[in-house]
Amino acid sequence: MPGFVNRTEELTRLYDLYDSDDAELAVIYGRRRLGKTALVKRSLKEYDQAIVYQAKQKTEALQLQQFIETVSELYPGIMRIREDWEAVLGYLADQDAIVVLDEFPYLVEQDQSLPSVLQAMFDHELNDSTATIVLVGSSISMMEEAALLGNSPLYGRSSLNLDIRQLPFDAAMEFFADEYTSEGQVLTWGVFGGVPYYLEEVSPEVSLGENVQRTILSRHGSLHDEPDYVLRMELTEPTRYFSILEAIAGGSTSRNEIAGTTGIDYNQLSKYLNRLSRLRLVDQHVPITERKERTKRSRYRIRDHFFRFWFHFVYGTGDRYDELGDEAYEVLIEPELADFVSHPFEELCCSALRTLYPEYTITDTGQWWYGDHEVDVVGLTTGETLIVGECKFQNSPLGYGAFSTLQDHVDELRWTPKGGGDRTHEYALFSRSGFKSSVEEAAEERDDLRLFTVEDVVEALSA
Ligand SMILES: Nc1ncnc2c1ncn2[C@@H]1O[C@H](COP(=O)(O)OP(=O)(O)OP(=O)(O)O)[C@@H](O)[C@H]1O
Repeated sequence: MPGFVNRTEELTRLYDLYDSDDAELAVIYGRRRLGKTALVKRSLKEYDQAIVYQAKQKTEALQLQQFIETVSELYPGIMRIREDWEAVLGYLADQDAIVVLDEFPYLVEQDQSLPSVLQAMFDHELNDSTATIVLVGSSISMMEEAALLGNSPLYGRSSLNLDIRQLPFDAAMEFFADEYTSEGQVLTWGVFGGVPYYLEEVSPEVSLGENVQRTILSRHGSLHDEPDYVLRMELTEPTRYFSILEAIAGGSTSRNEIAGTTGIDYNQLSKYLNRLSRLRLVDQHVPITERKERTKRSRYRIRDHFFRFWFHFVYGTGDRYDELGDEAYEVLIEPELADFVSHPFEELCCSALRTLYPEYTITDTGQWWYGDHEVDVVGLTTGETLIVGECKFQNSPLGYGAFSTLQDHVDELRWTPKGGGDRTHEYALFSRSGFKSSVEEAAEERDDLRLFTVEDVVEALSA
């Protein structure tokens, strides 16, 4: 295990609150397993006046009793104040304590007035306090209801709202960088993504196949039911959401396609997609040249690679994997994996673009598509150059044909440089399995064509 990685910005922002001369409220939220508790604990390493209370699903009386027990080691005076949350939190505010209420939604479930109690404290009572109260929660819906949305009592009271996201590729790879080749890192990223707990479940000593088999495919695997659990925690009627995610993972990415595959009425789809988007489970993408416009050409994607893998390969398969036993990975997953990972690989190539082309100021990176035309990697620059690339995560080397195809697609792409001059191109080919001599020779002759391997991309992302 790598020890604690990344989250530098989040830590700095928390330190600012702890050190502030005013009373402060922070809200930390994000799906389970993303590392909220680890972040808070890390942030408090140097703050010995802090209380971290991990709420459980118990009655209010028991929660309060356990909270008081936790607090009493540091603040024995709390034993005299036992009546309710208002009195107890008020006492700690007077002591200028740092108080973390982890799994805050469990407390609100038992005492729905708690957000209002905190609101009243922050509005009227904490003028002389330098306390910090940190509310942490995994249920995004409940955190929104209790603290984040306009109609919640705590709306506007917090000076910091931290929406915890997955780790980026370079940080995630710290979990096994020494053990895996660049290719192994991209494949593992494409399956397990950037959630710290999922990455911890990967054993770098064994192959990706064994990891997938043991943690995901096996009925007893630690991640076998994870997405199911997360969705049921957030949604009371999850069936339609499951169908939508399954459709997107299966390649139906436009609204029309999703409606067709799921049988959900096109006009009702927005409601579900918006909810999935608020839960950070899907993203809406538009062609890079149309970001500022209203476009009908948007596509939906599952944000978390592990969820995408699960909905593509595991959801709805019943006992199929059990029947195949240890061969399930080899028979059902491996033949499709390169194709499946090509999409995360495209995203990584986009992210690497600024490092690979340091001579340009790149303002935006993304993809472009129109009808049958598609460009996997596009970098818009401040000058006259458009950077365009084709990515292939396949087992055979790329030849000249890939370059010709890229040029054909790029001919259809409408983009005019800001200054209005003639546009020029930088062509990039990204390949998992190297290049044929035909395209290598072309790259030697031309100044505007560069060839990148998986190693180049991974190195750029680690720079
Ligand atoms: N930045 C990090 N670097 C290394 N490991 C991490 C990091 N963040 C979290 N982890 C590890 O990932 C696992 C999950 O983290 P943690 O329990 O903090 O997540 P959480 O968001 O609080 O989840 P839950 O809501 O389920 O309690 C833990 O074992 C933790 O040690």
